[in-house]
Parts: sequence; structure tokens; C-alpha cells
Amino acid sequence: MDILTKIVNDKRIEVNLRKQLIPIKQLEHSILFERETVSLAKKLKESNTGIIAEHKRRSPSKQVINHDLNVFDVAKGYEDAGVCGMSVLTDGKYFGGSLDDLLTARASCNLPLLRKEFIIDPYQIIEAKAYGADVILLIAAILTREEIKTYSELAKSLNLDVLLEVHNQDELHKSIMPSLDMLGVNNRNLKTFDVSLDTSKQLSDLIPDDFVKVSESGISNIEAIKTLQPFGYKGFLIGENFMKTDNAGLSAKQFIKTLNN
Ligand SMILES: O=P(O)(O)OC[C@@H](O)[C@@H](O)c1c[nH]c2ccccc12
Repeated sequence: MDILTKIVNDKRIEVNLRKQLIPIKQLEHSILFERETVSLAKKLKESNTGIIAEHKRRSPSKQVINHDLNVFDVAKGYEDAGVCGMSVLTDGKYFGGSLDDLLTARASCNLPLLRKEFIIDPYQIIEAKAYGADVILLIAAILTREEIKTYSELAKSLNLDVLLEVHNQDELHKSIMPSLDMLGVNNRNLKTFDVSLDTSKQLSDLIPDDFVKVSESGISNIEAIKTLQPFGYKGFLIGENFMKTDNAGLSAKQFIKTLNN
């Protein structure tokens, strides 16, 4: 069984348990559920750098990245660095994250926050809003077109932005619909972990101009961004490159400073 299938199988069990612990009605009554969200897509459109910086402690491909940083400082640091948005991994078993991380990031900064999660149930979208997210991720590899439609429309009705992630042409073709805001090309194959920026280059032409294009994963230097910008990418999702350092915020700050020069 590939890793993505494993993650999704575990996620179904987890979500069913969560639903029993905290009913949707309760989530809908939380204070953050009423919060006015901030659009990441809009920020990316207005930016010349377009960095979305991620909080990620570990991953199935890299094992430990960093267990010593705390989300509160990382979020503050990213905001101070001038990133457009922050991505927070909320999966516990494979990425060492949690919904508490999302809450902490929310308490620490005003950046648009992306709930980085394997969404397979509408419950998780309600949850994202209740824990302070502004954006949800939908992964085409694990959803049908119908699911993408239902989930993205639900997100839009809650004023959440939608980032739809693809890795190949088939996933892209099945996913294009007006309820998406951003199209993310994952340079990492979630089944084999192979990383290549060529994926972003090859798919860029097939993404209609109405969507903000985001390149995700394996971006470790300024050159990568300079190479991808002419292909129309406005957003760059960077995790490990910042998280593997002692001070993720500071390394994002230096990165953005160099990018601006
Ligand atoms: O650490 P990197 O290589 O900079 O990658 C960040 C981000 O793109 C990656 O964490 C990611 C992209 N899509 C995902 C889906 C699920 C979990 C994680 C991801």
C-alpha cells in the first residue's frame, strides 16, 4: 500500500472519532467560526515574492525536520519576515502537527493561515474554520471531481479560500472548476516522494489564468523561484528549507530580503 493510501485510511478513522467527540454544531458555535477571514489568493496576487511558509515538524519523506521550534514563535517570525501566508500541518500521525498548532498560530499572527491536511470529509472544513484557518487544501489525488466540487463550495460558503493541489495532467483536468481560488502544483510525488521542479514547469501552461498558480515543495533557493516566476507562478510554498534551521522566521526573512534584491 502506498503512503498516501495509508494516510487516507488512518484519516477516515481519525475523522470518525473526532465527529463523535466534537459535533459539528459545537464547532459552529466557536468564537473563531465568526472571524472574518483573510484571502491568501488576494495577497499572492498583490505580492512580488509570494512566499507561503510552512510549519512542519516531520514528514514521511524526511522523518524529523525540527522538533525544537514552537509554533507561536515560528508564526510571529514568518509574519515579521513578510511572508504572504502560513501553512500549518495539522496531521499528527505522519507530520507531528495538530489543530492546536493551528490555534496557536492564529493567536500569534494575522497572516492568512492554510490548514495543511488530508481533507476527505466536509467535517474537516468546518473544523478548519473553527480553529482559525483562512484557506483549506484539497488534494486532487485523493478526491473525486464531485468531492472537490462539494468541498470547495462548502469552503467558499464559509469565506475560506481553496488551494487545490495537483501533481499531474489528469488530476488537473479533473479538478478545474470555478469554486477554486489557487491551483498548487506539488513538485513532490506524494506516493514516491520524488521531487522535481519540472512538474511545475510542465503543468503551468495547462492552468487557466483565472487561478493563482502556486508551486509547492522542494523549493530550497532563490534560483528556484526566479526560474518558476516566468512560468506564471505567484505563490511558493516552502516548508523544510525554513523549518530545518534554528530560527525558521529569520531564515524566511533573509530569504525574502535576498529575493527582493
Ligand atoms: O518542505 P517542502 O519540500 O518545502 O514542502 C512544503 C509543502 O509543499 C509540503 O509539505 C506539502 C505539499 N503538499 C502536501 C500535502 C500534504 C502534506 C504536505 C504537503
